[in-house]
Amino acid sequence: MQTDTNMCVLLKYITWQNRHGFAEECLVSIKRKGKKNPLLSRASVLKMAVSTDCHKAQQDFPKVLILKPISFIAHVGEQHYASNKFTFLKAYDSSLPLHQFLSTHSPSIKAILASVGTPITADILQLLPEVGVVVTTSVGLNQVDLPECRRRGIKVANAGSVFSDDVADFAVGLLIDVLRKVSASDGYVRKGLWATKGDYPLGSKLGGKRIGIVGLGNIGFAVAKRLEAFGCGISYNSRKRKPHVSYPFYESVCELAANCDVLVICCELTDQTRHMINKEVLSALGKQGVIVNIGRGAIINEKEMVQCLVQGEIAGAGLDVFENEPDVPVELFAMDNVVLSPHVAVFTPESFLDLRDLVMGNLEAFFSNKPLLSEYGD
Ligand SMILES: O=CC(=O)O
Repeated sequence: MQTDTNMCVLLKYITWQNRHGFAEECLVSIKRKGKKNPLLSRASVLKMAVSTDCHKAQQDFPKVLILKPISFIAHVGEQHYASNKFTFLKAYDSSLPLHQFLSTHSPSIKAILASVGTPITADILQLLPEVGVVVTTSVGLNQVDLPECRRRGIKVANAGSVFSDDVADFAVGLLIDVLRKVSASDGYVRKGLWATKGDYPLGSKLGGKRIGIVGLGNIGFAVAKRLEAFGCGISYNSRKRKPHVSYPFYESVCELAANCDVLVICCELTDQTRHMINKEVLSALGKQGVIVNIGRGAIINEKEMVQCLVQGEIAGAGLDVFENEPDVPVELFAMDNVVLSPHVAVFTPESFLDLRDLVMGNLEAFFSNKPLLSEYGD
């Protein structure tokens, strides 16, 4: 009885679909699913048919290429990434070799959505002549060949300021942890050492510390505001002096280090900033100095930093990013004056929701010929 009703609904739907030219796919899909469960409800038959219909219509949308899985999409739920202007095309779901996959789909690929671990190289862009925009889920753009995008007239949009507050909170958290030995003393208590060895060595006060911000963009500024509220003195180094900022500016990062107790690395990774924090800068920071990095690992010469930590030439480090992630220099594991985290400073479920709105907003804007919401400009 139920099956008869289903068939009746199905036939009506298929007759209607015939006029729209999608009948064949509906029939195949519904037959397949109906066989598995002959007692399908009317609602689910209709839902199936409609989704088949939508699927066909979506096949005609321009494509946004995703090369590698993007974790935050899974976090928020794929259902929140639907648009009537474009559809996503996942290279990693295909069994074709990447090169072949891209050549097959290149005429319909108009945009790329990339995350922090997805290099968008000149070789990839060369295979995709129709691409007009690269939207990234990261603030940093070191994974994107920006000169090549510029040369090809491809627009680039990043995560703008959606992460600034969260990453600034995390930077302050790392600094407090290093100075006050939060993680280290937690380990001490958990291992039962409090009872056997007595009190744990005291940490150092945050208030009054001289903080050097390297890179005073959105994130650097959010870190500075927070640390000012803790009673710290702020100065900074940036590509250029910021005209409306009253914090002391140092043109040389070495000079900044020599005049600070703490360096917080908030700048982008570029050819100019790669290994900018080297032995010379760390020595200028000095034996009581602490470094916090929430930018990119390669801004610091990691080998030289590890050496300085081993030899006691700086006092400690709070590190969310590393040169060869997810590899972390093993020497750091044994140091209780170093706090480590796995490149998570920007992520909270709340920031993922803001990021979804921004990503979808940027793509919708591109496909509507409107200005991007967070276009990257040099
Ligand atoms: O590191 C994360 C980002 O750049 O967004």
